[in-house]
Amino acid sequence: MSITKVFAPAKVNLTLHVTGQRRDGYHLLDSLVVFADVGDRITVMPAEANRLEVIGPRAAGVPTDGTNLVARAADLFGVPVHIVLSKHLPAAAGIGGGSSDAAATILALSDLIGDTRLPEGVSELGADVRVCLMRQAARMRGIGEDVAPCPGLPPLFAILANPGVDVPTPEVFKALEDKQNPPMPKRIPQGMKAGAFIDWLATQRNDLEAPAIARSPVIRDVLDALADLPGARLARMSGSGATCFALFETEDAARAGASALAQAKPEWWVEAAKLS
Ligand SMILES: C[C@@](CO)(OP(=O)(O)O)[C@H](O)COP(=O)(O)OP(=O)(O)OC[C@H]1O[C@@H](n2ccc(N)nc2=O)[C@H](O)[C@@H]1O
Ligand SMILES: Nc1ncnc2c1ncn2[C@@H]1O[C@H](COP(=O)(O)OP(=O)(O)O)[C@@H](O)[C@H]1O
Repeated sequence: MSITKVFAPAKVNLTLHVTGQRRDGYHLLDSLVVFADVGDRITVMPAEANRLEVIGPRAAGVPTDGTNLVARAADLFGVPVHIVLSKHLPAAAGIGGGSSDAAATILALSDLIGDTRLPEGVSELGADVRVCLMRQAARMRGIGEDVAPCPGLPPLFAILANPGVDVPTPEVFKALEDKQNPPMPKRIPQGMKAGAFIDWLATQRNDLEAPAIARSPVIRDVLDALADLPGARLARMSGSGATCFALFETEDAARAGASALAQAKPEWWVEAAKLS
């Protein structure tokens, strides 16, 4: 066994339609999910006993004990490992940091032990872990367990912005008044250029945006600031927030907007990213 390094990309919900609620309280979703070229990094090494180190610019406040999703994912394999988690994504931010870290850990351990079969218990790590294991554009339905690749989308240039407020996912779902909303159309358009695809995305929704803004009004400020940037074609929240994204037709426009926003709001986390 040797050292394995895996990138854990930010997950972005380009759309998030809440279409119902199960008896156990979990919500039914219809979401178009893509992944960014910004994310956390996981390094896994064989060890005598389990050890987890959390480092990096966004490590503060992230659990370092057995509750970290990285530790919980590693536990599914029953093999002692030393894991270094380098946090670059804000936590509790609607971009699946913990879920993507868990998925990356599963991929790293599968590689280390040379067995690509998924261990039992993956779904219990969180609703988003399945889609994060795919690491490519996907349509996610059910409560997150029904994931299908969604090929043919154009690469999108984006800014991700987070104002630094933690938004606990259960609170936002609870605050959603109408749980029965229309799904996306049966077919998601394929083969479109970025501009036309963004126009289509604008006709879709994130149903959690309103309840998240009601709880944390600063999210409205983030959406307004993103929408005001030159060349921004669409501003929307990801997941249950508070991270929001703006989409641009060119990489240059996204990069210029990210620099301007980072300068105007130094207390926010702001990153230019390519989504695919
Ligand atoms: C909303 C989404 C959209 O992608 O993203 P995030 O905002 O977390 O990034 C996900 O569905 C979140 O996935 P994840 O964060 O893994 O959720 P879990 O840990 O399984 O669940 C946290 C809590 O969210 C609520 N929950 C989650 C998923 C779902 N389909 N219905 C729910 O009602 C439940 O209250 C649950 O107890
Ligand atoms: N590896 C991890 N990275 C970030 N948060 C984690 C991790 N493991 C467990 N957590 C806990 O999970 C909670 C949700 O974090 P995260 O998965 O980043 O948010 P979200 O579900 O909004 O995308 C955090 O408040 C944190 O306490």
